[in-house]
Amino acid sequence: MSSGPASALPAAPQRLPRRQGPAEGLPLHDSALLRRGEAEAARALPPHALMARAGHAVARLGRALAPHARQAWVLAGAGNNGGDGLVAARLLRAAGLPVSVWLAAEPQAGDACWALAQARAAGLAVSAGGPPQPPEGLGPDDLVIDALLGLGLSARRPPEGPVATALAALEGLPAGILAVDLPSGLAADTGSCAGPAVRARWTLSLLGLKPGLWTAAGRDHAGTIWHDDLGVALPATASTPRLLDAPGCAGCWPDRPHTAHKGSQGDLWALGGAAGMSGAIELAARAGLAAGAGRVHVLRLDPTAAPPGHPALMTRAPEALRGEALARATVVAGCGGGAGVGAWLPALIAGAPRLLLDADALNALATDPALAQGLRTRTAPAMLTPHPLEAARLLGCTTEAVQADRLAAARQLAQRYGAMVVLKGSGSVLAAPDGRSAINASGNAALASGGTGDVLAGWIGGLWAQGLDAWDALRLGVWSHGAAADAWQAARGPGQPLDALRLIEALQNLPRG
Ligand SMILES: NC(=O)C1=CN([C@@H]2O[C@H](COP(=O)(O)OP(=O)(O)OC[C@H]3O[C@@H](n4cnc5c(N)ncnc54)[C@H](O)[C@@H]3O)[C@@H](O)[C@H]2O)[C@@H](O)CC1
Ligand SMILES: Nc1ncnc2c1ncn2[C@@H]1O[C@H](COP(=O)(O)OP(=O)(O)O)[C@@H](O)[C@H]1O
Ligand SMILES: [K+]
Repeated sequence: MSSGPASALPAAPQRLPRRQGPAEGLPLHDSALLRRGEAEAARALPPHALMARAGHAVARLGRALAPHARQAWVLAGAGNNGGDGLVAARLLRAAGLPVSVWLAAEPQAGDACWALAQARAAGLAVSAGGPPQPPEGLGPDDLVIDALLGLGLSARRPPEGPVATALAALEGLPAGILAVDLPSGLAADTGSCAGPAVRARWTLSLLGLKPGLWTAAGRDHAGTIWHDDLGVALPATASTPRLLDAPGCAGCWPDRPHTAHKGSQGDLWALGGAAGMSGAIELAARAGLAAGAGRVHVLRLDPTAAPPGHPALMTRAPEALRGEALARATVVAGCGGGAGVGAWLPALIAGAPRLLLDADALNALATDPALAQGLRTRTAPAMLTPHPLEAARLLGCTTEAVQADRLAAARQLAQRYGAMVVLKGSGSVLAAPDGRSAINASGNAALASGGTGDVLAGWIGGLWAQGLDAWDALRLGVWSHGAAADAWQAARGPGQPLDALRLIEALQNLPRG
């Protein structure tokens, strides 16, 4: 027998210790809190210090983003947003960049007066009030700074006067626009625009991040979002909305120990698929399987439909979901459910330990007060995944009202129905009855195709079935659904739609961890 060194056996893979719970995500601050934070910080600092910091931050970022700029054009309003722009203009000029400044009107008070006086004292030519004319030769490498309106945009009042003229002048410029604090015309708290608003290539959010940058029209107007806290720590509580992004979700993926078996990874039951709509529930079921649920059952409301196209899916009659099966089930109900799905909901609301209602189940909920009452009195967690029209039906208002304040609408739904909510669309908003809320940073318009919402419902259900906490399953499901679309877009370039089946593939390809 050989006495040589024993050859090493392949080491058993070591299980990494379970990561700590997920980070909460960056806080998103509303304008009232930002104003309080700003006032408190200003009291503790020398005069004009915050505006000086803001102007420095803008100038530094502008230089970094447009390193080949031969000139900069700064458009400033009469408030403190304009003041930040004036400080940046002075600093960029001092750094050797030719700068032209257009001012909407002379500031009347406060830090902005100081910034204007400093700019003029430094020899900066500031034209006030005339028509905004882009400087001659402004080219694609040059820098435009939008400092017209920030937090001071009066709610629901469209930009008017010289500011509105300047917004028109900013349209179609060849140079990239860096928005100071917010793209002018975008509402900080909601991401809605009452009128025209700047489409920036970059936005530097000052002090805190604003919810409106991430949802509704925010993403289309803000471009790439940067943040400088100006050295001020703003308070955040359990009810401060959070940004839902990769670091916040990394610790949420379900465990899959070596000893896992189909019985340990959860049973998902997908109810829906009325006549002509069997595809919707199959998409949800396939997504649940892709998420890793141990067993996935399809309960189709149309008994005559052809069997599902995926051999791992088990077809059952809706009556099969009762007793012990129901007591263990994670149920996703409503995808393609038609009007008939409502009849099955009382039993599910009463008996399913984990219940997600989507699509026609939400429409049934909106019209049947008894279902709503059942949901409110239920103690086990439930989830609702409405798109804006379904949310409007649930709230008894218009889609426009929902979209005008998506965060408020999601929170109201969570309170009214005692359920966790995802209000879908650009910057999906999550809300829980206990006051937690979040805005999803992932996802893109490739998802604007039929069936991607069915995939979301099944994907969340499949994750939840594996034993995740409800809020974590919701957060991880929404974020990863968007991240898969982002990965798809990164590989193919913008503008390509992503159909629901390929979305499931993209979700399977998404690295977990
Ligand atoms: N004071 C400071 O030290 C700091 C100020 N900051 C900046 O200050 C901004 C907030 O400043 P303000 O409160 O002065 O507000 P803004 O400068 O955002 O807006 C106020 C100005 O806009 C005009 N305006 C409002 N609605 C309009 C409309 N619909 N059409 C046309 N004009 C309209 C007002 O008449 C006023 O002149 C923040 O966004 C941020 O950029 C931050 O940088 C933090 C530090
Ligand atoms: N422009 C967009 N940006 C980000 N996500 C989007 C966008 N458009 C659609 N989505 C996402 O795609 C899904 C569409 O869901 P839904 O409207 O219910 O579609 P369907 O009912 O056809 O399945 C949601 O998750 C939504 O958030
Ligand atoms: K601005």
